[in-house]
Amino acid sequence: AAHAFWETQPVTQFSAERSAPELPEGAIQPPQKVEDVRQEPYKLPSAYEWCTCDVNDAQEIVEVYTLLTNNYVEDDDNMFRFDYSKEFLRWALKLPGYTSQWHIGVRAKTSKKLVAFISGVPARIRVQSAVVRMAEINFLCVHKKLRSKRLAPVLIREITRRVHLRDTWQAVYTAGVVLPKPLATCRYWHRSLNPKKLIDVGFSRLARNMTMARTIKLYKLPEQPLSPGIRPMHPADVPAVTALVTTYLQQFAIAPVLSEEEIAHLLLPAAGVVSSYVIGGEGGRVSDLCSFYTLPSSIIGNPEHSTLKAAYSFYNVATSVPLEQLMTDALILAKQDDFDVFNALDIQHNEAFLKDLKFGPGDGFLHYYLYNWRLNKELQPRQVGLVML
Ligand SMILES: COc1cccc(CC(=N)NC(=O)c2cccnc2OC2CCNCC2)c1
Repeated sequence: AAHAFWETQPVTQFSAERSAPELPEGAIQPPQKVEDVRQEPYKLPSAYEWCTCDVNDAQEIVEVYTLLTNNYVEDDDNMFRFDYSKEFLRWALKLPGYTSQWHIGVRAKTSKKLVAFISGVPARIRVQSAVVRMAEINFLCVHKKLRSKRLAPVLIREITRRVHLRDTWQAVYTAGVVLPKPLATCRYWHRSLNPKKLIDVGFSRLARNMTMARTIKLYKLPEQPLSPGIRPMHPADVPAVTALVTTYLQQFAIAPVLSEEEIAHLLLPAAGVVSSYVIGGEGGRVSDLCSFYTLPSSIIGNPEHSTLKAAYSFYNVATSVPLEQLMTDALILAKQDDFDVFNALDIQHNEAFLKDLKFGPGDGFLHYYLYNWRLNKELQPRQVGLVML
């Protein structure tokens, strides 16, 4: 039944031969006229109703937080579940140009309980040489008690309809599952910062030939960053950081096109949400940037520890120091901020430092997908410049 849904969507099908040159790259379906887009919401099972979640409303953001923290993505062994904070969700959903029409909830008609959610935010994404206005789709979540009611396809059709109503015909999304048809398949890697806790909670295992003392020593980091002058990014850095990131992202086959406003929103430090550090160059220029976002995970059923504090590599540009040194500073700064682990995908230039900085491979993959855009060749992870939250 799952394939039946994706076989009806404008995505590259598994059956399609990528090598077939006759299919042109680009939009799979031409855009419709906005006035021809279906006006009425898709039909839900009779006990449920659509709602729009107002992320500025203190109560509604709590409802979205509660749904996700109890029902969103878990690791393959169901030991950890993402625990996006309320502040993080507000930040991720209120990107410049956002609309609450793309923050879609499903409520039980009687109890009014939020039982499902899906979101989109506007983004300009360059795919090779084409800059395409897209929706970044994220946080698709159906309450555990309502799984296999085929709600997810209805949520996907509904957000597609609402994205079409705003004259937007492409989307980008990631998933840990294989769907038709990955644009890129990335591996995730973890760098221990607090190895004792990671082993206590079962995230990591003590190597057979290592003691705990030896393991703690192995992952020990300097107290202070190595790069002279590295400091938190602040508002006056936004123009220079925008220039640095824009130049850096040119080299990737898929990357966001970010305005100063978007750079400010995405990268200016926000406690418990995003951390960014810069090294200043001459005349107010910025020569280097490292950044990571805060995404804790609930530790399912562990009495001693309830939360794994994880940092996720975001955008990192090294032009005046070696990338390994910059990322070592990111690890040092994350450790100073009491993170337990630093996570990264093998995208951007990350392969160059993962092994040397003692990252270990994770047990799963993160697949990138485009909606209504065909590329004849799957991308290598190093060709991906876009980081999804
Ligand atoms: C450690 O707690 C976890 C809780 C839930 C799932 C996973 C494994 C996993 N699926 N990890 C990732 O997807 C991942 C690993 C490294 C970097 N970014 C990632 O995903 C990001 C980007 C996609 N949206 C989720 C966060 C781990």
